[in-house]
Amino acid sequence: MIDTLLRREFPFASLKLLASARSAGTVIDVRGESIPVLEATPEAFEGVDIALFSAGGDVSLRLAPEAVKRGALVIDNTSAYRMAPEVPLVVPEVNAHEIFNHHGIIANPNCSTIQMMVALYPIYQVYGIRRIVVSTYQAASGAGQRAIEELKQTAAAILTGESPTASVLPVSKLEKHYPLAFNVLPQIDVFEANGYTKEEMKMVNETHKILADSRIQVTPTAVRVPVVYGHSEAVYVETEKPFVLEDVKNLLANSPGLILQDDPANQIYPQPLQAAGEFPVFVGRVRKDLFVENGLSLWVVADNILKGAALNAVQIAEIWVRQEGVL
Ligand SMILES: O=C(O)CCCc1cccc(C(=O)O)c1C(=O)O
Repeated sequence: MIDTLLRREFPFASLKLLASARSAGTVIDVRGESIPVLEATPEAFEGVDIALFSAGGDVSLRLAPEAVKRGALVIDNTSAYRMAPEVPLVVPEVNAHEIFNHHGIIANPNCSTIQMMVALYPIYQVYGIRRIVVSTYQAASGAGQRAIEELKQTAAAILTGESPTASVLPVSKLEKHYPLAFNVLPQIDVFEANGYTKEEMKMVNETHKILADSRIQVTPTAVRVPVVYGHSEAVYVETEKPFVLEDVKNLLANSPGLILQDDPANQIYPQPLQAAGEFPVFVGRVRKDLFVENGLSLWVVADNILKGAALNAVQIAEIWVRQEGVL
């Protein structure tokens, strides 16, 4: 979040770093200034204009109202408020207008939903979308620093002929753990009664809210893969209207927040290793379905920590600040 604020040259007059009591007292260097990390208490939000939350849903539920009460705009990166009717759920390239309907809190969508919306919104606008079938290939970083370390540790173990031991992935609070190295895990977050995981249901519900269209049929399969940064998605859509493939490629190449990387003859297509650290969403492998008239497949890759979280939140703040006349 701090790195993204600096890369975007966000015009903050001062930066206040808040965390749990356990982290309070550490100092972070920001542009040569040593900024102390303070404990996140209700009083800590006095004088704060924009509060970027990314400390888990419980903290957002407890402290976001306290920040709003003290005059802050809260941009919350957790799922705590995403489906609340009065809270805008915003992907700037899709529904930036919703920012101005906030009542103190604006919610940042789930990383996998964000990148899919950036790629599909242009198609939705021109051709309409009846159905989405998506398989995700999600990086370990989406599950936190301990998951990254476990990926590396299980890879090292296997490469040295030892048996890998896992204690974090796929879900740290559940009892069964499996090595991610040289493996894929078809579970991200806990399972719901309908057999879908919470991560998969986020993609269904958040797509409906962001596009304000609950008619779209969304069938996700969310998978953890042995990648550190960058989520990839194999997306199949059925459009309402017929399309010419070249027109779709030109549309994607000229849409906000997207870069088309689609040149199979030269083996050009998005890859997480190349997308990591970058702001855009990358799309490629755009092809017409071989059997279904209005079927279209595409491959979508983005840095899950940047566009999937920090960048999307900072972009929301930029739009709000611009409207407030500061930018
Ligand atoms: O695992 C991934 O690749 C993405 C999961 C991101 C995430 C992790 C823990 C809690 C929440 C949450 O806020 O519910 C979220 C979220 O939906 O943003």
